[in-house]
Amino acid sequence: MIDALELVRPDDWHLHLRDGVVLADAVAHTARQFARAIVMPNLKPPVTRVEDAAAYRERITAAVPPALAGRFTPLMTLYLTDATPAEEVARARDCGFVHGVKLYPAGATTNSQSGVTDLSRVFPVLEAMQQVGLPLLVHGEVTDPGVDVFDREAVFLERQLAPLLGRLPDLRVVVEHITTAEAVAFVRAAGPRVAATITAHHLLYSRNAMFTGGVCPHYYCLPVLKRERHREALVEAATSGEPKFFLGTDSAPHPRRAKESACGCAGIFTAHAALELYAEAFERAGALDRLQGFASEFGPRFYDLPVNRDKVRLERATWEVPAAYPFGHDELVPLRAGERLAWRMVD
Ligand SMILES: NC(=O)N[C@@H](CC(=O)O)C(=O)O
Ligand SMILES: [Zn+2]
Ligand SMILES: [Zn+2]
Repeated sequence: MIDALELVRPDDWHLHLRDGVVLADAVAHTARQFARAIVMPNLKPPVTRVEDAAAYRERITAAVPPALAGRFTPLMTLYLTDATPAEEVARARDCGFVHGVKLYPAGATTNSQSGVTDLSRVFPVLEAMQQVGLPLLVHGEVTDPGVDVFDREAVFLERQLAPLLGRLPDLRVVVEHITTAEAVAFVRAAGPRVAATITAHHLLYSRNAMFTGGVCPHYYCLPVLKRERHREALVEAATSGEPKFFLGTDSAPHPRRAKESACGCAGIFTAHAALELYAEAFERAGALDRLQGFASEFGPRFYDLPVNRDKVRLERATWEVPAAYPFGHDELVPLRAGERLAWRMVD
């Protein structure tokens, strides 16, 4: 049995940090574990322009705890809307700190109201992205209310992404937070410019978790957890050693009262123990030796960035996750609140 694990410091290729009074509370967790993170732009209002991303980046950097200052780099993204001008793509490429443009189908998830209503409306932007090599980061779910919520990812890939890649075969695409066997197969069959991120919670849980002993809002996220066979397909992909699949926590903090509500919002917070949770999933699959590729090497390779130089250390040591963490004027219930974890990252 392995008792300690040293990894090249990983990066988180899909993260929500929010803004305002909660920003410092959110970023502290991620800056402790990761060197860089692709920061999602679904703020209110969304980060649609390079200037917005520059200002948000400054606020994030200023919110990093002093002890970790300079060690954490936010990698910024723009929120694609029907009104995004194609010229924004060149500005994004030239600024050097924007690493992707995020597609939220309008209404698909948290703060996606300003998202894209029809892919045909953003075609010129996507063409420009293909031209300059700026990745498109996709929340891959259709919003058609006639499509079952558990099928929305598979239907999106078939009806929207496949035709898009047919028209723009050189577009670089990250299918974010994949949740199904269909998505694994889609990404594998696509060309080398198509990759996917996988969350820790989708590796660890099936949809049963949402309903064990009652309705459990802290297991609700989008795309929603799926059946066990999909979880198994995700574990197989993540531990396969294929560079198309890499780490993206989709850690998505919400105040406790927004989660524990008659209409609880979507998002699972995992940044407090991201590496511990991934280590657990990889260990269960007998693939701890594949964790470094997934967590630290394949993401930088896709995004054309250098692999980090320092290391992190995980030890087999049980610790209890707090019942809640501070979150501005409210609090945040983390995944595994009050439960024990088998791995611990050493600071
Ligand atoms: N994943 C989620 O359930 N929620 C995310 C949005 C997203 O990543 O789709 C959020 O911003 O809260
Ligand atoms: Zn999403
Ligand atoms: Zn997300």
